[in-house]
Amino acid sequence: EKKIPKSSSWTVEDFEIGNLLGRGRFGYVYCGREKQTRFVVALKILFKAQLKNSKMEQQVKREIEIQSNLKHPNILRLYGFFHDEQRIYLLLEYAPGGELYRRMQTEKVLRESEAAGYVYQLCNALNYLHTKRVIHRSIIVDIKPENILIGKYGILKLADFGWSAESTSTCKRTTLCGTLDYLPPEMLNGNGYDEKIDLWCLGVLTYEMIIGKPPFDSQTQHETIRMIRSIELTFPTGTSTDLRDLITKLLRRNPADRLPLKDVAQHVWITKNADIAAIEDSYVKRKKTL
Ligand SMILES: Cc1nn(C)cc1-c1nc2c(-c3cnn(Cc4ccccc4)c3)c(Cl)cnc2[nH]1
Repeated sequence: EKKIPKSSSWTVEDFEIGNLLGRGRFGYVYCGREKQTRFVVALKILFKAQLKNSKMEQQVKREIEIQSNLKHPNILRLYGFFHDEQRIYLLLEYAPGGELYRRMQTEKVLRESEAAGYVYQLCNALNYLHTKRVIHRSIIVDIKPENILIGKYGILKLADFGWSAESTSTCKRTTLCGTLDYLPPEMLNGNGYDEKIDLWCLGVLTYEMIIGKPPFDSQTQHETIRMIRSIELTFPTGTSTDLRDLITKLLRRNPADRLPLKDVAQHVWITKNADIAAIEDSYVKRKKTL
């Protein structure tokens, strides 16, 4: 694909609008194609009116500024944006594989090779963000299946819609917007938190991808909160010892005790199950197409 040309004077006329990919509280995401270069994008359309009366403009501006500076194969690119009277249009990278959460819904459980590949790529994305966070000191990314897309060649894309508080995608999971499943203890206790919450969320996601439900899943929010606080962690029989070891080392109450990112990427469950060479190769392949 050719690079999408930089232009601050985009208008919606420059794009052919394809099918609706998803909807959120503040807007919609369509598949779109820039007419000149035929470059395919995901066109996210936010309505100014809705942003206005929910005081989200500032947050959207800040997130656009941060996200347009993030350039990493495992982070969904924001190529640019433009606006008209009523709407803001974000030109986002199109991920042909769709949402990880939907894949988990249809597949119920993922094979260890696929899940380990995603965890390895998330470590790369988070490592990159942690260096960037040093600059922005505020990118708290919430890792959950709703914020992860699957790109070309099966490359994982952290899309972090969190800022647009697209609660609808989380609401897809349960009536009560089951976002509690990914909350770490320190956020429940109102203590301060830092990027080590990502390690907790990585543990919850890894568990859910392989076992098919989050570790502290229960009938009521109250019960989920109790299980998170007491870290009541049980594994179905047949869960590999390597996987139990990794998850137990991530779901630690004290953030300082959680396995650091570089040790996660080198953990035996990852090195034994993820095809790291293929992932590194897909980075190279992707770089060539840019
Ligand atoms: C869905 C879907 N199915 N297939 C085959 C591909 C996709 C796909 N979706 C995307 C999407 C995409 C879509 N919805 N969402 C969630 C959302 C919707 C509205 C506001 C905020 C967040 C993201 C993107 Cl950004 C970028 N690329 C995408 N690709």
